[in-house]
Amino acid sequence: MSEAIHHECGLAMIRLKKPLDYYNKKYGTPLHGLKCLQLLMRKMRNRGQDGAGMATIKLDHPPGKKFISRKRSNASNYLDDLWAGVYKRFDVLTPEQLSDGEWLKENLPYTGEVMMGHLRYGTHSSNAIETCHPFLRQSNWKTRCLIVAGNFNLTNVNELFQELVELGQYPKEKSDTVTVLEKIGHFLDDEVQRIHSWHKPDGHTNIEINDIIADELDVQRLLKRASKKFDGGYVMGGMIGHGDAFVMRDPAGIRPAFYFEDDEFVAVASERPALQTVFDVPFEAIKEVEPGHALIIKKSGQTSMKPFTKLLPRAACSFERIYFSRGNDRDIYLERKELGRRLARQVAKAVKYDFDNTVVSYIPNTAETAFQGMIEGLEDELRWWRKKEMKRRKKKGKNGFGKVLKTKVRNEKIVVKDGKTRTFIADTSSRDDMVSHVYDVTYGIVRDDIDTLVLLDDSIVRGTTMRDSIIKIVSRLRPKRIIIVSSAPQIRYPDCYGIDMSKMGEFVAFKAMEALLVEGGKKKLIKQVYKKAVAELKKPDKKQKNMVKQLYDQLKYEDVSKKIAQIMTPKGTKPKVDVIYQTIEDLQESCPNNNGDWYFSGNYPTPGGFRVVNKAFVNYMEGSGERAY
Ligand SMILES: O=P(O)(O)OC[C@H]1O[C@H](OP(=O)(O)OP(=O)(O)O)[C@H](O)[C@@H]1O
Ligand SMILES: NC(=O)CC[C@H](N)C(=O)O
Repeated sequence: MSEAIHHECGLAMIRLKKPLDYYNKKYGTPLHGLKCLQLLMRKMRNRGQDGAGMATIKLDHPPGKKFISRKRSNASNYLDDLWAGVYKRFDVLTPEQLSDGEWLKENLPYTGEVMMGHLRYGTHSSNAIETCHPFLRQSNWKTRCLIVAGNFNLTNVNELFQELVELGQYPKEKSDTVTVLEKIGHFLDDEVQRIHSWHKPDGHTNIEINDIIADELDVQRLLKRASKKFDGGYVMGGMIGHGDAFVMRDPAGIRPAFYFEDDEFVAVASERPALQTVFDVPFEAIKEVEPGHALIIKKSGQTSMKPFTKLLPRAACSFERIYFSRGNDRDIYLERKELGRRLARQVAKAVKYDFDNTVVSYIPNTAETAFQGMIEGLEDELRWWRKKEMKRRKKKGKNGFGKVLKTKVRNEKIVVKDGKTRTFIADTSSRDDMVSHVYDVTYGIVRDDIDTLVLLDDSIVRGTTMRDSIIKIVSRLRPKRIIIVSSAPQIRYPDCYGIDMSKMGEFVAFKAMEALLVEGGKKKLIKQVYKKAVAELKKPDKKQKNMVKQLYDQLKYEDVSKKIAQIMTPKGTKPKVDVIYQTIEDLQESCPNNNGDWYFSGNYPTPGGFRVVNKAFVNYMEGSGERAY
């Protein structure tokens, strides 16, 4: 592999509505809020392997004292390292000091009422400590200080960066987060200045005006102005020096964000169960930050959900449901099960209902829930088959009912994963090695040259996991046949809204499509489509269409699956390998509320996506290793 595929970030924000001493009385420590933030981040550990960071703001802190504290870590044990750093200065305190909220706020960092945490999978820029969020824009004016962290990917960072330069700014780096920070920061300065100029003639002192600005700052207006040109998937969290905070979500709802509020906390997180566990609140108490809206928390503690941009048709990322998020969200759990259940009939048909000689299993970890659903679906298929088989036997005057009734779905744990890391996001150099050693098998269950082994995985992207690891090691069990089942449809097109999968030639589905067209004598067509894509790129984003679709349209879905099976089968593999994919229709039925499926369907939710797919194809055809956006 030449390029690492990156994916999701996790965002958490907490606003304490009471003074720190309140939490001491009720929960036994004034640091309760901080502990909740730590726990929220731990619960969303799946969303970032590159690093983590947190920041806090103290409300109404006197001048001359630090009111913003930030800590970041990109150590290999970044979460432990981060929090060890945060708590370092608390370890030496007396029990009396540790239970005095007022004293802690006055004397120690990280004891603010507004706080934000972030887990990073980098999609842009390097994996350095400097690229870990939150990012800080400091000023001597409280109301102009800005802290930003996000789960986001924009398709037009270059354009946004250029705009900053044209405004006369000299951003110190070209990272996407700095670009967003500076963009919001620019309008924050402007809004603050506007309120200042408005009130100054009334004879207020500058100190008085500070409070007026804090009061009157219109965060909705600020975000409206700052985000006008954003094209992408984003959930951005922001904290402003005096204590206002916001979490804004893209207009198609691509990236997820949830929140809850009571009289003690306002808390936001990328995943719902993290909030449920940390604050012990039921499913119903948690709401989504609405697409195209910002949850705005004013310094006063007052919250509102305000639109900041024109809505787009909802296209919440379906990959969140299939793979990214932890599966302990009630809805995601049920959706994953449904994805598995819907594959059962295809599997039963592929093994010709020969349950006696079929072992079914899954690739840990994410596919486990879909596997539960597939088993339930197979149990239904088995019941149907039993009825039919009994009828058939009766009709022919045959016996053997006992055997039919005894037939079971042979559900076994065949593949084990050593270690908990997610290999999908590891960087390229370490991934190949990781993938080939991370899995092992259970010996002695699959009968040599008799059993068909069915293995469910959540997704096949590059096919590396299958080719370099799974198929090789399960072949040692000597199954007669291997059937790989994917709970996600074929991944055909690049993503640019969360995961950074922009190199088209790396998708095993793309490789299969290209091979089939070449074999079918349609090489010319590929060249023609390349020319069309080049022409398309000259149009504005809004006018572009996905040219690559025409290539896939030449082929049947099942034929692409067959070719993928061939590509993923290492040379010399004895058992026959087949692949069964989820259909897009079944995906949509399973996850009705998360209908963003551009990587499968090529239907992008924002104009920038169409440019990215055309550019990714052109890059591939020209042998360029350049990013597609
Ligand atoms: O086709 P590929 O490009 O190789 O990628 C797909 C694989 O990567 C993921 O595993 P990962 O180890 O990240 O996570 P998991 O333990 O959560 O399943 C996913 O579950 C697939 O197994
Ligand atoms: N996965 C993400 O959301 C990454 C956020 C941001 N694009 C970064 O690279 O840091």
